[in-house]
Amino acid sequence: MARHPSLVRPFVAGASVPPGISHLGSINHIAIATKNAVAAAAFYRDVLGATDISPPLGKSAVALPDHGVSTIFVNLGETKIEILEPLGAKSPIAQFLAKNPAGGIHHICINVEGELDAAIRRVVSSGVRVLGEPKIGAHGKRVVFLHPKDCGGVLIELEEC
Ligand SMILES: CC[C@@H](C(=O)O)C(=O)SCCNC(=O)CCNC(=O)[C@H](O)C(C)(C)COP(=O)(O)OP(=O)(O)OC[C@H]1O[C@@H](n2cnc3c(N)ncnc32)[C@H](O)[C@@H]1OP(=O)(O)O
Ligand SMILES: [Co+2]
Repeated sequence: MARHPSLVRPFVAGASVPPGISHLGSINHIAIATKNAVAAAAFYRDVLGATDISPPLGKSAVALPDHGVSTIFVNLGETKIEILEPLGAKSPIAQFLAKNPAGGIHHICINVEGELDAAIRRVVSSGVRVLGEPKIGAHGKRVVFLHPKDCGGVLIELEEC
């Protein structure tokens, strides 16, 4: 399948490139992978001054077995930081943490305003690999992941608004 030109040669400012996903919305969350979600959330509250943490510190991270992770959200107005801790033997973040034992930024999630399936068809037609079928994500909405090797080294999650 033909790859989008921006995937096979460097982006040149001003050059004519086909448009991206036209109905892409705002950033939904930036996800951080860590071995200890509660400790990471405490850092955002105690050191950086975050006030809206869900679930609040003192409660456990929310287990999402379908995704192989547990989550705590640091809510920052319209956007969120999603703190991810591995859950289960086959967690998709296990390998990332093996390579980055101190943790790090794992993915960005962008809202799709409109049909997720249309967005999927569009990125697939550009040669981007979609990682599995859409699933219900942490906010009860459909989400899907795009391969980081096809997205400039960034793991991208799309969330249907
Ligand atoms: C909480 C629910 C939901 C939500 O609603 O918000 C979530 O966010 S769930 C979050 C966790 N789920 C996922 O990440 C699902 C999608 N991920 C995957 O399918 C895999 O993790 C992966 C992206 C295909 C990576 O596979 P993996 O087996 O873990 O690692 P590899 O070593 O095979 O990776 C291949 C290649 O890609 C590079 N890589 C891996 N992860 C990332 C990343 N997060 N960001 C950038 N690059 C990444 C990795 O370094 C390898 O590159 P090379 O070493 O050059 O081969
Ligand atoms: Co996410």
